[in-house]
This record gives sequence, C-alpha cells and structure tokens, in this order.
Amino acid sequence: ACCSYRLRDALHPLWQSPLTIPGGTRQSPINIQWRDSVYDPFLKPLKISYDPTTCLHIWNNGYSFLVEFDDSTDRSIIVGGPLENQYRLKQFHFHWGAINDWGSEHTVDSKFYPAELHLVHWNAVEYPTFEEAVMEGNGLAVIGVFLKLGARHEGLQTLVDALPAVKHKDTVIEFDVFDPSCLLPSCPDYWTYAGSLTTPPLTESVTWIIKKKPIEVDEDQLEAFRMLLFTSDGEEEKRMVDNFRPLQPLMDRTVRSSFQ
Ligand SMILES: NS(=O)(=O)c1ccc(C(=O)NCc2ccccc2F)cc1
Ligand SMILES: [Zn+2]
Repeated sequence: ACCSYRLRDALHPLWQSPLTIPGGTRQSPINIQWRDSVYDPFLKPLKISYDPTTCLHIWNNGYSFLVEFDDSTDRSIIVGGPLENQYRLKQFHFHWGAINDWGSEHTVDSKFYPAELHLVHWNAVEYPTFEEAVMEGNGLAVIGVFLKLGARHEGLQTLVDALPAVKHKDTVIEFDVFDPSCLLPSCPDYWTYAGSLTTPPLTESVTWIIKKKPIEVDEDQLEAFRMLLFTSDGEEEKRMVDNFRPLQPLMDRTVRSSFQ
C-alpha cells in the first residue's frame, strides 16, 4: 500500500509524468518563506522593454492559454535584475484554480493566490533557439506575477474579451498589439531563485523572478479563465482549471530578495 500511495501521489493527473524529476535539485514551483529570503544588495533593478507590436496571437495549448510574441529579434527584452544577459520575451500564460482559494504555482508564506502570470523569456545571447535554451541552466528567465481578487484590470480585459475565441484546445486567434508591461505591478520589488519549468519537460533552466506585489483582477475576469477548456472541440468538455503544479522541495536553494 505504501509504495502504490507514493506512486499514485507521484503521477499528477494533469501531467501524467513524474511530479518530481528523478535527481531534480532545482524544481519549481516552491513556497517562498518571506523570513528565509535573503536581501541581496548586489541585485540590480529589472529593466523591462516590450514592443507591443511584437505580439502575434493567443493560443489554447491544452495546458493554459499563451500570448505569443515574435522573438526573432531583440525588440521585447528584459535585462538586469539577477540576469547576466538580456533575455527575449517569447510568451506569457497563466495558472489558476477552480475557486479563488488556490490557483497560483508559487506560494508566499504558504498562501496561494487565485492565479499567477508567467512571462517567459530566453537567453538569445548565448543560445540560437528557444528549444536549445530550455535545456541550459541559464537558458530561461520567467517573471511571475500573482493575481489577487480586487478591482477590474483594464489591461487584462482586452485579453479576457478574446478568450471565448480560444475556448477549445488547439484554437488560436490573431492578437496584433498588446503591451504585457501593463500586467506588471508598479512596485519593483522581487524574489529570485534558480528553478525549472513547471510543466513537462520540467527542465532546470529557469531563473525565476517573482514580483512581491500582486496585480488586482475582478471575479468576472477570473471566471473568464475558468470557462476555457482542456479539451478539443467535439470532445467531452473538461474545464481548464487547477492547471498548477504542486509545490516542490526547496532542497539546497536560497531565495534572494531585491528589497529589505
Ligand atoms: N510554467 S513555466 O515554467 O513558466 C513554462 C514556461 C514555458 C514552457 C514551454 O515552453 N514548454 C514548451 C516547450 C517547447 C519547446 C521546448 C521545450 C518546451 F518546454 C513550459 C512551462
Ligand atoms: Zn507557467
């Protein structure tokens, strides 16, 4: 019974693959224990410059909905913070729950937020393609932003209005102009740690930059996320909710903060 319990526990329904990578030492997401994070005065401010016209389309990939960008040039980049190089924006997506009590991937002092935004960037200075960067320890940089229930977010609304068009898995809609910096909190404070992708292939290639302050969205906007489907048109409908990975062990890692 004990081993089957462990086996059942290790194979998460959403990913069908082991939840912890055998031998993984830097898996994500993690709980950020505020008091255990270490202020690093050498961390630089994160510099973000996105060109809204690099936006391409919104795509339901059966895990989340992604807003993808033209990453063939350095028009939308981040630099500074904990990063040695500049990193190119490739896509952003969200993770959310069936109800407001959970949904984020990272937690802060064991508190879940109802949703979490991930802005995915790759190191185009050192690697020729995203696919190669995904396999390297310093290949990716993902900015995580917590969403909390509150006022309606006008910038998010343009995205929410497009979601009915990507209700089913493998549907895509053109999305010409969008500036993702409108989804970032104004406060510059962040935590950073070395981690991994939170969906397969779970590679340990991500420098995580988690913003301390959440953005506010309203109930209708969260509900719009929850009307998306994991399933393709014609299949038995499964609502796209609870698309977050369980917390992973911190192991021998320190979370640094850019603030005191
Ligand atoms: N939730 S997250 O950690 O921010 C995350 C970010 C990006 C991916 C991704 O690009 N997967 C597809 C993929 C495509 C090509 C090569 C490798 C890949 F993982 C997965 C998870
Ligand atoms: Zn993600």
